Amino acid sequence: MTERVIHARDVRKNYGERRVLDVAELNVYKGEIFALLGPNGAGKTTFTEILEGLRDRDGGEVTVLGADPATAGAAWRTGVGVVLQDSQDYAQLTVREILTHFASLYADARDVDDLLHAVGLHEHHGRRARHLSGGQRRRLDVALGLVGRPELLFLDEPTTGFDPEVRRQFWELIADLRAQGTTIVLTTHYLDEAEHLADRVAVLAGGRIVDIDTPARLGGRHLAKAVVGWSDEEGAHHLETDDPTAAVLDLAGRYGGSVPGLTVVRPSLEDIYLHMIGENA
Ligand SMILES: Nc1ncnc2c1ncn2[C@@H]1O[C@H](COP(=O)(O)OP(=O)(O)OP(=O)(O)O)[C@@H](O)[C@H]1O
Repeated sequence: MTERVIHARDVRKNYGERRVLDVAELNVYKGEIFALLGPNGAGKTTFTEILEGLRDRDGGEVTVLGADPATAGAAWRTGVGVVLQDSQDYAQLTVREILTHFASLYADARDVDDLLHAVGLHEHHGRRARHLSGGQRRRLDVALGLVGRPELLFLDEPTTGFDPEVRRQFWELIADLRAQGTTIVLTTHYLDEAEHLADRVAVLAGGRIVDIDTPARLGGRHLAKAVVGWSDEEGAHHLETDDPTAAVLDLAGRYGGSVPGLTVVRPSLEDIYLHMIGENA
């Protein structure tokens, strides 16, 4: 059976009278990329910070890498890499100096040059952090999350502010880490990022988990009807159907071959997600 890296049950958090988190159950297994989705204020940061041992909870059970993050010690912490939304301030140091410093804190740190290449900062290794662009700085944050070879890596909105090319490179980096056996928990507002990277996603709304599934099946997406579209001299036509193949064959017969302007569309992850959080608003 696959090893469970994270187990959370009945996890609750209140601020004053207000309950902002109430997670019935969530498990993350070794080697998977798990994405946490949800609108602003849904509780993603609160939940991940509880899992990271950075925030207290008001109730429930949490086990991460075999220990309770609320009481786990320094040895446990070396197994967990954390990349927060706001990076730390080390502006005066160069990229290499920062990585070398953090590498010295771990017994089995990643090689600094390997790391510079992995995050695409090797050409900027001598640059001071304050002179990096937003995307470069984010990559430095990710490198810092990886330096101690964590078994489990938390990434909070890692690609915010990345240009499309850098984002693609970053996705490759994350896929490589997974291939090396790292378990990754990713918070993101980009549905395409979740679809591209995640083995499973959880949708959080109002502090509760609405659904957990693969991107292809989330919210019954695989069962949703397809829309077949085409256009002829009378205009555009759309047909909702459970069996788009039959519909297309029928149309091909009707038009005597190719169907003009044919499209077959199933709901995107974004369509499904917006529908789910709309229902749970
Ligand atoms: N320290 C705090 N004191 C009081 N309320 C808080 C505190 N931290 C978070 N909250 C509230 O808890 C709720 C969940 O916040 P959280 O930051 O976990 O959401 P999120 O899903 O990470 O949002 P975002 O996508 O905007 O980062 C919000 O309503 C927020 O206002």
